[in-house]
This record gives sequence, structure tokens and C-alpha cells, in this order.
Amino acid sequence: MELGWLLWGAAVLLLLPVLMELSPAVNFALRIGFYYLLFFVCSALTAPVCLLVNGGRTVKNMRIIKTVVKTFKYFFGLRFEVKGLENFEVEGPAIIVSNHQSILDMMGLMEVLPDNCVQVGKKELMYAGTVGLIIYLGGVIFINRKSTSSAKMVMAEVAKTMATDNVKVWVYPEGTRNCTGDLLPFKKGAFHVAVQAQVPVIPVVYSSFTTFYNPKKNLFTSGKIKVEVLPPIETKGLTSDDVSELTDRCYRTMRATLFRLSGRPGE
Ligand SMILES: CCCCCC/C=C\CCCCCCCCCC(=O)SCCNC(=O)CCNC(=O)[C@H](O)C(C)(C)COP(=O)(O)OP(=O)(O)OC[C@H]1O[C@@H](n2cnc3c(N)ncnc32)[C@H](O)[C@@H]1OP(=O)(O)O
Ligand SMILES: CCCCCCCC/C=C\CCCCCCCC(=O)OC[C@@H](O)COP(=O)(O)O
Repeated sequence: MELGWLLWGAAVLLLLPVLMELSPAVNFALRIGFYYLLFFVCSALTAPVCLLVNGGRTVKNMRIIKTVVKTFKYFFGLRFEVKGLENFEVEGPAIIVSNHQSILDMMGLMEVLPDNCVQVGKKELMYAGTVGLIIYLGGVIFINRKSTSSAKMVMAEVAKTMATDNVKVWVYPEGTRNCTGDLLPFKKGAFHVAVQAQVPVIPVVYSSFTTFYNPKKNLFTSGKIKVEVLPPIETKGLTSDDVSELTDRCYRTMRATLFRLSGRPGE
């Protein structure tokens, strides 16, 4: 019996490189599966550490999570070229907005995440096993995208507490992953919160993943991701009437930066 398993294991190990070469689908499945496995296992191992070190749900756990997630890029041959980190150095809280292409964004997020910064995530993530637990412990704010009213209430609460808690809040204004190399229209919630809290909006742009990552084409290879933190956009003195213009301004700036970083001619 043992010999059988041994032979089977040796065959898989010998065949794996051939399979990966022959079939992009196998390569993609193995790499993305390994990414999920890393999430799952590292979350399970990190959760007790967070509880021991910080006692429960607190943004301080993001430091521990960040330390772990920053190692993931080495497994996939991904490199980050970061510019503008000094733009995070604003006094007090801020709303950070960035484009969102894939679950690989979690590596990019942790590559530049400033201290005391939580994220807004869809509430379904709470149920993603050990990952749900670790992001809960990290202070992630969960919203129900399907209920604008409840999401607005949660965001209004964020606007109130972010000043007292002195936290930055990272929002993906496209509201979903989008790996087309362009931006989806922006949801306005992040900008309402910024105006309600009278805090700056700091745009962050990641270059397009399409050169090394495309699930539809089973493409997932190594690659370089350019990240640019743009100058803060002040909201002092703005009101809810200014939110649409603020959203559009941010969208245009980020889209132009995305095209520049991705080497795509602007429109
Ligand atoms: C150790 C190993 C660990 C390994 C694993 C861990 C790895 C990393 C850990 C940390 C990372 C975890 C973080 C996970 C990130 C996950 C990211 C996501 O889940 S993206 C999806 C969720 N995010 C969003 O949806 C973006 C935020 N959405 C919004 O802000 C939306 O605006 C809304 C949900 C509040 C409403 O959306 P919707 O109704 O679809 O559309 P809108 O046009 O935006 O709004 C409709 C009208 O409502 C007005 N509005 C919106 N928000 C507000 C508000 N807050 N106050 C007042 N009014 C608001 C808006 O203006 C529209 O009205 P109109 O008249 O048309 O202007
Ligand atoms: C033995 C292996 C077991 C594996 C079992 C899987 C258990 C859970 C493991 C990993 C869960 C992955 C969660 C990754 C969260 C990354 C955040 C993210 O990118 O979420 C997507 C969200 O932004 C938008 O979602 P949609 O694009 O609207 O949809």
C-alpha cells in the first residue's frame, strides 16, 4: 500500500512540470490554488498570534497581517515598484481609494498599507473561513453591497468614528474586482465618508495586471506591479453636493495614472 502511494507521489512530482508546461490551465489552477492555500493556512496560524499579542479585533493586528502577506509575493515572482508613499503622511485620518483588479490585490494592499488603516470589504468575506476570522481581527469594516441603506449607515458610522479612532480607511470604489486594464465607474460611498468626516482622499493606483494575470486566459505568471500613491485631495469645506464632482475628479486622476503606469495610451 505504502509503495503504491510512494510511486503515485513520485509520478505526480515528475509529471507536474510537464503538466504545467503543457497546460496553462493546470499552471493557473496550481498557482491560484496555492494562493488560496497560503491565505487559508497563514490566516489560521496568524489568528492566534493576533489574539495573543493584541487581545482581539483591532487595527493593530494589521501590522502582523501585513508582515505575513508581504512575503507572499516571493512565492509568485511578483515585484512592486512603489512611488509616493510620502503622500500617506497626512495628519490624522484619511480615506484611501484604489483600483481593484483581483484577489492578488491583497499583496499590493499590504505592500504599501500605512499604519492604523482598515479596509471596507463585502460582508461575504466574513464567512471565508480562517480568512474571514483574520480580517475581522484586523478591523475590516463589512458592508452589504446589496443594501445601499445599510451600507450607507455603516459608512456614516465610519465617518463618525474614524476621527476618534484616528484610523485611515481603505476603500475600493469600483465596488468589485475588475481586471480589464481600465476602471469601472466609481461608487460614491468613500467620497461621502470623506466629506462627512472632512478628511482628505488619498488615491492609490496599481498598474494593470493584464500582462501577467488573466483568469479568462489561464494566465498567471511572474510580473512587476507599479504602485503610485497620489497627493491627497482635500475635502475641507466640501458638502454632500460636492461629492459627485469629487468622485469624478478622483476617477479621472486615477484612470490617467492607471494608463500611464500600464503604458497604455490615454484617451
Ligand atoms: C495572515 C494571512 C492573511 C491572508 C488573508 C488576509 C489578506 C489581507 C487582509 C486585509 C485585507 C482585507 C480587505 C478585503 C478587501 C475586500 C474589498 C471588497 O470587498 S470590494 C467590495 C466592497 N466595497 C465596496 O463596495 C466599495 C464601497 N461601496 C460604496 O461606497 C457604495 O457607494 C455603497 C455600497 C455605499 C452604495 O453603493 P451603490 O448603491 O451600489 O451605489 P452608489 O452610486 O455609490 O450610491 C447610490 C446612491 O447613494 C448615495 N450614497 C452612497 N454612499 C453614501 C453615503 N455613505 N452617504 C450618503 N449617500 C451615499 C450616492 O451618492 C448615490 O446617490 P446619488 O443621488 O446617485 O448620488
Ligand atoms: C485546503 C485549502 C482550503 C482553501 C479554502 C478556502 C478558504 C478561504 C481561503 C481564501 C479566501 C480568499 C479570500 C480572499 C479575500 C481577498 C479580498 C478580495 O479580493 O475579495 C473580493 C472582493 O474584493 C470583491 O469581490 P467581487 O469581485 O465583487 O466578487
